Formats: sequence, C-alpha cells, structure tokens
Amino acid sequence: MIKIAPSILSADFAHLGRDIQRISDADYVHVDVMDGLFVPNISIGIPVVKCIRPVTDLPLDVHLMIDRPVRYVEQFCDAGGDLITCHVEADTEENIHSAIVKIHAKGKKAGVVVKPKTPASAVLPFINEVELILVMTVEPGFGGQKFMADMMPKVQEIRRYIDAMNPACELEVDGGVDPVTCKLCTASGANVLVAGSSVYKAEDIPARIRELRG
Ligand SMILES: O=C(CO)[C@H](O)[C@H](O)COP(=O)(O)O
Repeated sequence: MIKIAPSILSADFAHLGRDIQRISDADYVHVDVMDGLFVPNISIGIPVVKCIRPVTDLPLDVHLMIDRPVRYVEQFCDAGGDLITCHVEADTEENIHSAIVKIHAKGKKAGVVVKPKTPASAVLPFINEVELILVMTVEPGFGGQKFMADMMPKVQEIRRYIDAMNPACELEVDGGVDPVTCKLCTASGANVLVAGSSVYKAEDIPARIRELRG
C-alpha cells in the first residue's frame, strides 16, 4: 500500500486551511519546517503547526530541516505533530538519539532523514528505533526542484536494511515526485511519497493523489 504525503510547502499560505482540506484523500500532511541555517530558506514553525492541527484528521508528518532539532522536537509534538523527522546531518549521533527518545516519550512517531550526499549507511545507528526513514531526492530547502533519479540505489539499499532489521519501518522519499518519477521510487522500495508541486499544481487534486498512489 503506497501512501501519499502532500507537502504544504506548495500550498497557498494565505489559504492554508483550505489547501489542507483539499488533500483530505492523502495519507499524511507533510509539513516542511526550515530554519534558514540548516537549509537556505525559512518556512513555517511551531505556531503554524498548532493552527493546522484542528483543520485535518490526517497525521502531520513534520520534516524538521533545522539545526540541532533536539532543541525543538518536544514543542513540535505538543503542537500536534504525529511523526517528527530529524536530519542525521543536523547534529551529533548522540543528540539525534536523544531527539528520538524525546519524540517517543511524547507518544509520537520518530524518523530520520538523509540528504542526497549522505550515504545510506548513515541511517544504521537509528534504524531499530525509528518508524520512518526519509530519503531526500532533491537538496532540501525548496519545492519544485528536479527529481534526482541517482538516489534510487540509496533507496534500494535502505529498503534492504529495513527488510532485514525493522520491517515495520516506513520508507519515504521527498523531492520532485510526480506521476512519472513516483514509479521509480516505489519500484526501489519506497512506500511513502512526498509530493508538493505535483499535487498542488494539479487541476484535480484527488485524481492526482490516486495517480501517485498507483
Ligand atoms: O522538503 C522539501 C524541500 O526541502 C519539499 O517537501 C519537497 O521539495 C517537495 O516539493 P516538490 O514535490 O515540489 O519537489
């Protein structure tokens, strides 16, 4: 079963509630949090997560593109995030472990994310503790970028790790996912697809979500 997580980075922020209701056929709402340090862009933060929580029954998949996320994970949980993901590049291994422990202590799901230049093996210290691993298929920071097909061997390698070590863990991809590239992702073993522009630019959003689900 393939799950779709539309990224609200491509929504109209002046009408965010309306644009979240437009993706009610999806499986997650993907919330991209950027701090202007870990990535060269600033997006949304804790108050916005708190405001969108009552607008949807879908789980909020909060992707923290922030430096030293351990400082903020509890606040994102309290704001209504259901699944909180932290980049392995954003802090020491010890602090990423602490972030995962804090997220679980709040009763929420935790995940780790790898940027394009980070090897698959970087997830191994965390694989037995997390509910999801996210592989970036663009450099994080902006929507609407070109899908990096050369990330597929990494997705396949992480799929092998997951099957061997933590089969319940989900494998998500993010960046440039559209009705063509989604097939490469699912064939490589991803089961959760983040899609921003290809969902929000579609004339018929529910039909696009069905198309991506395959
Ligand atoms: O994390 C992200 C950027 O850092 C976005 O979620 C991602 O790029 C999705 O947008 P699109 O589908 O338009 O590529």
